[in-house]
Amino acid sequence: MSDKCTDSCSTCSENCGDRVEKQKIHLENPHHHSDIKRVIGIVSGKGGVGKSLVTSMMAVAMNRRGHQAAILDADITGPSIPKAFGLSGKAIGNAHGMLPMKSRTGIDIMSVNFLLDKETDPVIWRGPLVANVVKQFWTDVIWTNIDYMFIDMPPGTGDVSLTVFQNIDVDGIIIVTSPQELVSMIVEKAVNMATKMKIPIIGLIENMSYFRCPDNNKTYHIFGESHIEAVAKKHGLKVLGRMGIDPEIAKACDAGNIEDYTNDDISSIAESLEKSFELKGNKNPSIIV
Ligand SMILES: Nc1ncnc2c1ncn2[C@@H]1O[C@H](COP(=O)(O)OP(=O)(O)OP(=O)(O)O)[C@@H](O)[C@H]1O
Repeated sequence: MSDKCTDSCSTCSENCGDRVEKQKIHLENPHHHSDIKRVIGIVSGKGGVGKSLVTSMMAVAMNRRGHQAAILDADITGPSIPKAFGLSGKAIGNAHGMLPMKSRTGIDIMSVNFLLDKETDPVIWRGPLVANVVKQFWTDVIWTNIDYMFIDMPPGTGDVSLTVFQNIDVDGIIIVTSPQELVSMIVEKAVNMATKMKIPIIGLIENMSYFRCPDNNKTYHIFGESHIEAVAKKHGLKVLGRMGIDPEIAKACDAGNIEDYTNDDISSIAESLEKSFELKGNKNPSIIV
């Protein structure tokens, strides 16, 4: 809870994890045949901290828990989600709109890779065009009966992030960090952005937090000791969980088998996320972190 809590979310401008009422801005409607209950943006301060991996694993974990999960891949210039799920080829549509691809276990996924002639084609587009494609993934794609949609945001706070937060009804964001980052500054930037965009922060996930050596079962903090708890406390945020470095993850992603991978870290993060939402009908669930 924020130090400045007034116990009245409707008049408070803070975006702490205890916000129970969303602050509304102008939003685009999703496709009229879509039904999306919760939308979660996965953000990071910089590239390479494992944001796409966390997005994929969260979707897999929520799907395993019996929720229909979806991924909107807004990381247009560096889309790695299709590869992790072993998906390629072109997205198809029907008379009403475009359809997401189904993964092996039934996760709905839309990515720019499904629109390119070859998945190795580079996306050399200016910011506004990229942002528009992301907007169309929301307005023109038919997302059916989605319980949890995860948006893999591009790193940082550029055009695309702005478009997502201005146009899509995001229920909250999860910030992915790694120990070697300037965590305090990165989290502060993300908190400031979320405050400006009036979007609640569900919590923080620290990726690459530790490495457990399979030879001696000892834990090593390869990127240094974690400061995530102190940073979270400073901003009144919740730490949803930590994920260790596991070479099996990279192997599973490279082989397109992310759906076969699981570990205790991600299961407990998924449980935490599930508890963070109190379902109040289809839209506007309260976040009760
Ligand atoms: N906990 C982990 N253990 C092992 N490998 C990991 C872990 N987290 C991420 N990786 C690997 O690190 C690489 C970068 O991860 P990922 O693509 O998810 O980062 P990202 O933050 O989304 O990057 P970008 O924002 O540039 O797209 C990938 O090869 C991924 O498999």
